[in-house]
Amino acid sequence: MMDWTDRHCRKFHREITRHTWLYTEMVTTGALVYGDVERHLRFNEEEHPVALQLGGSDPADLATSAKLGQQWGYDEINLNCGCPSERVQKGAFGACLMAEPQLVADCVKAMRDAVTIDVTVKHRIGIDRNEEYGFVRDFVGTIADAGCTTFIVHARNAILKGLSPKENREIPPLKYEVAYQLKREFPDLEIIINGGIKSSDEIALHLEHVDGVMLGREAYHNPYVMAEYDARFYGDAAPVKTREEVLAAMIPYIQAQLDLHAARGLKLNSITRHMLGLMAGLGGARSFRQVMSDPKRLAAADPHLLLEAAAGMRRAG
Ligand SMILES: Cc1cc2nc3c(=O)[nH]c(=O)nc-3n(C[C@H](O)[C@H](O)[C@H](O)COP(=O)(O)O)c2cc1C
Repeated sequence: MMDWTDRHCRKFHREITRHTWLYTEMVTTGALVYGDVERHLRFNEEEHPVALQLGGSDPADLATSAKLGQQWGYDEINLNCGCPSERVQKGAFGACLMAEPQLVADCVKAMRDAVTIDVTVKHRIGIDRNEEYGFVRDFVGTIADAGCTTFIVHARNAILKGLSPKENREIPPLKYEVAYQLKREFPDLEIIINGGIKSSDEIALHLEHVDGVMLGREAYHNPYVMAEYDARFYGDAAPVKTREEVLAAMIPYIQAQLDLHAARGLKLNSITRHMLGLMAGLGGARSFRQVMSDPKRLAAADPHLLLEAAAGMRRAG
């Protein structure tokens, strides 16, 4: 998720769950072909399994970018066909690509020819007012013919004109049944469902119909929901870290990042901002957030702020 799931956020999430796949923010092919590759692709070894999401619509640029992704060690390349923002539409990629399944198939083929890791596609169930199931079925079918076997289905339409990206995540109705129908129609494909899913019980219900579930906002705002995934969905009963252990594990990481990158402008807040939801739902969560986002404490750039925030929370809670 743009501006959210950067490498610091992913490192933090990995302290909560060992097995859940993590996805980068969308990185455009322009940023990789003409920009600072290291800035966009650098990640922490511990983040695996981690997928690089690309935005673009030129098969050659996507092939170059996918190859870079593989060279940098990503485990999967995902193509964004779901983002409705005006900026992305101007670049003629994101959700508007759903109107051009053959082009997406060409893009997927070019990427698959360039890498040995999986190439997957994230998309909506339709664009604008087109509610016909046949539209998404043909989209998936055409791209599957180009060799893509995994589809992440954000189960609502994207409205390309008139709705902001935020509204496009809230207003078009969710239709999980469409993703289920895709799975029934293409049983050999891996269908991952996304959109509005929060609890582990909801995830378990979806898994009766599809192969996987992707969470966006809930994982960000309430990351400790992921703590039970390893045991419940990946069969790994190893003990999970408590919230305080997660904080303690982040301290040396934050210190090392500050030592390495403070001169280039990395601020404590660039990392801690992703952690504000760790205590969501607990008494004292507000006090935790307050200490964690206190400008004076942040300016001191001391990662022990994390423990101070947790201790303050115990007092408040
Ligand atoms: C701040 C923000 C940024 C997002 N950026 C991306 C992105 O870069 N690529 C993408 O495929 N989806 C992006 N999304 C959409 C989410 O991945 C997800 O599809 C959507 O929020 C619905 O799932 P949810 O209800 O679990 O959040 C973004 C969502 C948010 C809130």
